[in-house]
Amino acid sequence: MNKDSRIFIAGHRGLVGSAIHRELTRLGYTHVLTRPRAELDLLDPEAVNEFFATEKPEYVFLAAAKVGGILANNTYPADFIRDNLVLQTNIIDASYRNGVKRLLFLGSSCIYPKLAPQPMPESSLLTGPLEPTNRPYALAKIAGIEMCWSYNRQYGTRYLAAMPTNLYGPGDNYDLANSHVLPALIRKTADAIRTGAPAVTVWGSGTPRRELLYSDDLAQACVFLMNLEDERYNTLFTENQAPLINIGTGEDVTIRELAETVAKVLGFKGSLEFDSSKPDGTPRKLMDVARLHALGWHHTTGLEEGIRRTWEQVQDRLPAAS
Ligand SMILES: NC(=O)C1=CN([C@@H]2O[C@H](COP(=O)(O)OP(=O)(O)OC[C@H]3O[C@@H](n4cnc5c(N)ncnc54)[C@H](OP(=O)(O)O)[C@@H]3O)[C@@H](O)[C@H]2O)C=CC1
Ligand SMILES: C[C@H]1O[C@H](OP(=O)(O)OP(=O)(O)OC[C@H]2O[C@@H](n3cnc4c(=O)[nH]c(N)nc43)[C@H](O)[C@@H]2O)[C@@H](O)[C@@H](O)C1=O
Repeated sequence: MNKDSRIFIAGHRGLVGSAIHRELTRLGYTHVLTRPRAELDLLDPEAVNEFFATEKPEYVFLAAAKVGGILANNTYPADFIRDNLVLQTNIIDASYRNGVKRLLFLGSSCIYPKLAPQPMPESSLLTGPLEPTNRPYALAKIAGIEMCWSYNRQYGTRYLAAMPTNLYGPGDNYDLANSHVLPALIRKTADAIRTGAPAVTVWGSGTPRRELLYSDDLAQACVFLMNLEDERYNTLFTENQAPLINIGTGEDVTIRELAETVAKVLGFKGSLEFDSSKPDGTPRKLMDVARLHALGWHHTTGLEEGIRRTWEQVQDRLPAAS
């Protein structure tokens, strides 16, 4: 990308999109295109086509999606499969029709089978059954990967699908019912401190393992991939392999360890309780990040440091404890 390239961030108000926006601004990109949902509903194919035809973006970060934690996915499966299929189809197709040079489609580590080998290489895609709590969302994401691959094969595009591990950061969703585990634990722990509650309730058994990446690190990886020179970028597109790359740290922790780390950073001295009525989900989903490392990108923010930075930025903005 040149500093004056026309770059569209779909989903620029979200956790990932806002981090990509910050990173592009920090690096001095001057022509970043954004539209709030009220002005451009990405579920509307005609509106999306018109936007692309008018603005002619050259590069697209597809960071808009229907996103949520384990309970949201399990409660609203129809919304998750429908909205994601429609939204990503609209953007990928409009990108092709309007000559977008590079598109980065963001998927998720939940595309891999529930019992994939650990760490999970890109080649484990479609090698086994998916985790039921997020199967509709995962299938929409798998369809997005296949769509990038199909357009590349049929139309000669070079659209890449990046699969981030679980993410967190300051622009996250802190709603207790619909959020992912880390923002939920930060809010619950903050609430316990404010109200003097003796314990924080953690969903499930605490034994599942998760790998967590700070949103600013992910944004750096996305911009790094978008900016790869042709010679290295083209190595990601071979006839027999989906155009897929994992983004993560290569390190994971148990949910119990995660809750303990949040307690340490926030200074909570009470105990943890485990609510076995809530689902555990996938037992483990550690990314194999060898492909990304071979290209030269590594994460820089450790888990404790990332939680500390997140906490510093959100502590005054969390809703009052109920
Ligand atoms: N968060 C995580 O842990 C992970 C996320 N990912 C992937 O990263 C990507 C971004 O996720 P994340 O930033 O966390 O999600 P967020 O929910 O924080 O952001 C999603 C963005 O998409 C926008 N959006 C959704 N639907 C529409 C629509 N119909 N029209 C216009 N805009 C819309 C939202 O707009 P609005 O602000 O108006 O709601 C929001 O800005 C997704 O593809 C997700 O699958 C992958 C792995 C883990
Ligand atoms: C990114 C990824 O995110 C989702 O998958 P997930 O990793 O299973 O989601 P999660 O972050 O919500 O939970 C991780 C683990 O943590 C436990 N857990 C404890 N206490 C809380 C808690 O308070 N809230 C939540 N949400 N989880 C909790 C929870 O029970 C589970 O064992 C997918 O839907 C899919 O959309 C996807 O791609």
